[in-house]
Amino acid sequence: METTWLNAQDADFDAKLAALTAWSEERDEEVAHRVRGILKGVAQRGDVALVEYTNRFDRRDVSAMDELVVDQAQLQAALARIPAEQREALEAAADRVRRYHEKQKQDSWHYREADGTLLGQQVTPLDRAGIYVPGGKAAYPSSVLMNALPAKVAGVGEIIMVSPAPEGIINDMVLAAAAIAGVDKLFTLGGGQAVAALAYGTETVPAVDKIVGPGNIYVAEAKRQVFGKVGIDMIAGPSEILVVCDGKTNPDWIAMDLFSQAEHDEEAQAILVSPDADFLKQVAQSMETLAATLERETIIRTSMKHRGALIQVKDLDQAIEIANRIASEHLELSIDDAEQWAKKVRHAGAIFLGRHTPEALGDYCAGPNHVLPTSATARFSSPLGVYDFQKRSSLIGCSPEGASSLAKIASPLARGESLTAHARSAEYRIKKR
Ligand SMILES: NC(=O)c1ccc[n+]([C@@H]2O[C@H](COP(=O)([O-])OP(=O)(O)OC[C@H]3O[C@@H](n4cnc5c(N)ncnc54)[C@H](O)[C@@H]3O)[C@@H](O)[C@H]2O)c1
Ligand SMILES: N[C@H](CO)Cc1c[nH]c[nH+]1
Ligand SMILES: [Zn+2]
Repeated sequence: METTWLNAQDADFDAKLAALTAWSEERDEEVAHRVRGILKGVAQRGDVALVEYTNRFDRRDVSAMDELVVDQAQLQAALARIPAEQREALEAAADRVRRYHEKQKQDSWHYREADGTLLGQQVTPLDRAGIYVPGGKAAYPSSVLMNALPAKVAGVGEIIMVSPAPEGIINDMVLAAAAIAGVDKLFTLGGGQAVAALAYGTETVPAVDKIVGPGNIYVAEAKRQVFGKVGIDMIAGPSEILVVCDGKTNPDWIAMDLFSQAEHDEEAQAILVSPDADFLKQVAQSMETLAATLERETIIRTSMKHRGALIQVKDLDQAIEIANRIASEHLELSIDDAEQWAKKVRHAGAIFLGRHTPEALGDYCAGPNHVLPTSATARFSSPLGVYDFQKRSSLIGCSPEGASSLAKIASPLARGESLTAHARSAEYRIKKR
């Protein structure tokens, strides 16, 4: 299988690795321009523009917005219609994801100072959240759960879901997952127009406070452009996996773990790092044999050719150093003592510990969220979680004594800034002897 072979000992390794993993710098101006036009169209013409763009980009033939609304009865019907095995799997996954996210819930807190002054933080859920579930090239029921359940756990007032239905087809499991997760409203909208509808609101689609969820380049660019009008979770790029293996895992397992991300997208990135040169060759052999057994072979081959790599390193310490540099969305540690090695990982969206933890289990049902920072943004951002749907307000409640003593600190600071009204407002509270 065509892919890039690198050796970390080579003089030009750093430059080659940087070129291979550079994605975030490439912002397509043509896409940005097109998305700007779509956002403006929806902001100015509302539902009419949504119908127009949906017909054009999702190859549909609808004449009014009500044809893009999926009501609760349709969600319940899909839930009743899907095979029992699918329903049970969705429910089991939902239970696990819900249970994991319950742990993330932040509570309000406060403390009182000796003079009676109260200081604290009040945590509140968002009133209304918009979740984008991708649906252009594949359907993602698992992404419905991963986006909606943390919002539900946070106590969000209303969850509005958008997901495209190319040629009018929407997957039953997506609808069933929306029913299980408790989505309040669903519109078959995708791309920049869906993001615009959530950000600005239209006659039919309510404006939300924050938009979360992954999507293609149009979705990512639209989220970037509406940020500020609404909150967003992150700007997600194509899926990534980095596997660090000591050479002792079955090479077929590792080849398939790499493919599990490569099959998402031609632009997805799958990289294997190992100190064992022979093992890298065995995995390459497994990849060649196994690719031919997969429906998405062409996507996998394209992804491995353009963005994949097999990297030989000196030892596992160097492997982890490279993993920290790449800051991958998913990092599999297919090695002995994975828990110990994980302590050295500083940057990764999710860390999969040991040979029996393929990334695919995290995608569907382990419990943690599968919406993760990509393109090295794990250096500064975190998985989607309950905290994305909660916000914090500071609480300050001064007792008369507390106000008097704080005013004595505030007054000279305010006068130092030449803000006399601030100073005098504080000074009114100073107790006269
Ligand atoms: N990070 C995660 O958790 C996660 C989960 C699932 C999927 N993904 C990723 O999300 C992405 C999904 O992409 P997708 O394309 O399948 O679905 P998508 O729903 O993100 O995008 C489809 C929409 O793109 C718009 N579009 C397509 N071509 C256009 C054009 N030429 N001009 C304007 N708009 C256009 C259309 O409106 C269409 O509805 C993939 O990269 C996949 O790997 C990520
Ligand atoms: N691996 C994707 C996130 O990068 C999530 C997903 C959904 N379905 C399968 N996988
Ligand atoms: Zn996946």
